[in-house]
Amino acid sequence: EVDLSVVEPYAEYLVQKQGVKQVFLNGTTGESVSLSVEERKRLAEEWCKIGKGRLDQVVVHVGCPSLKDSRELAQHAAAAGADGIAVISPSFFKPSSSTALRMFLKEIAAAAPCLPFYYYHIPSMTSVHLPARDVVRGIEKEIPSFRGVKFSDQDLLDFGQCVSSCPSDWSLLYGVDEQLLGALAMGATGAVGSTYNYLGRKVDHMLLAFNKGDLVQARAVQCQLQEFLSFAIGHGFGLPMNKQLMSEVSGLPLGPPRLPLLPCPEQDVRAVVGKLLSILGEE
Ligand SMILES: CC(=O)N[C@H](C=O)[C@@H](O)[C@H](O)[C@H](O)CO
Ligand SMILES: CC(=O)C(=O)O
Repeated sequence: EVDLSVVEPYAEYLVQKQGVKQVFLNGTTGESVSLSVEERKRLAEEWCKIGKGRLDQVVVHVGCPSLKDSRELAQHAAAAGADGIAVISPSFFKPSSSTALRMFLKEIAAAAPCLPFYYYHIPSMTSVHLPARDVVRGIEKEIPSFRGVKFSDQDLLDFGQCVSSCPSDWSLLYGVDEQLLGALAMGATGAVGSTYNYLGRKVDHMLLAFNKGDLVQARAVQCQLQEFLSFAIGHGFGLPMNKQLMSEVSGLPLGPPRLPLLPCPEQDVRAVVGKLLSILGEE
């Protein structure tokens, strides 16, 4: 069951311990597609309420297989005071073309026309492999509130073409934590990722170094992250393990994932926690 009582201490932890003041809610890590519409609304309300004066931005993912549910969540996010909304492609009945996907996105954006709207591209989860560049090129003419892409894919050719064709006020948020530095070089304006729940501080050092033009330092941090993630992937890293690491580092009980996901075996989690702590100790 969703436990709303941990939202406030978790938000405090993100701000105080990780330097994270922008939250992407009800996405992959938040198990959105396993939650009911009602649960997603309660979470959005709680985070928007808790975020006031504490967080800079709460962006709520509102994508659902049902267009009607998505529109309802978009409207609700606007009323709850969210700073933006994002949508992934539906994945059981898949859009047959980028035009079909744009039509779907447009209907949702129209339910909350005042909120900045982001397309959340994550083909490894949706199995919708339409190039993001085809989805977003010129989309601002159809969706006036369109403001960017959360790009969770390794294809830097596709990412680069989103960057080079987009209006200057878009956010290009990269979402493959193990290769963020490559995307920064290609023009990413920010990052959203599951590991920033416990590596936020660390990655801030990389962003700082990159912004100063210190590529040697930035690469050193990215390589540490790669070492950690490649170890974790070897031990079954995925949403359940990520959640276990989030609980471990924050000290807050975030609970198990919802079925059909299962928690990772304790011995794998212990090994990965050990690796994580050793990397965090190498400041
Ligand atoms: C598939 C997936 O969950 N992607 C996340 C963001 O979207 C990433 O943050 C990854 O979890 C991370 O890069 C580790 O592979
Ligand atoms: C990590 C991420 O991008 C998500 O939870 O959606």
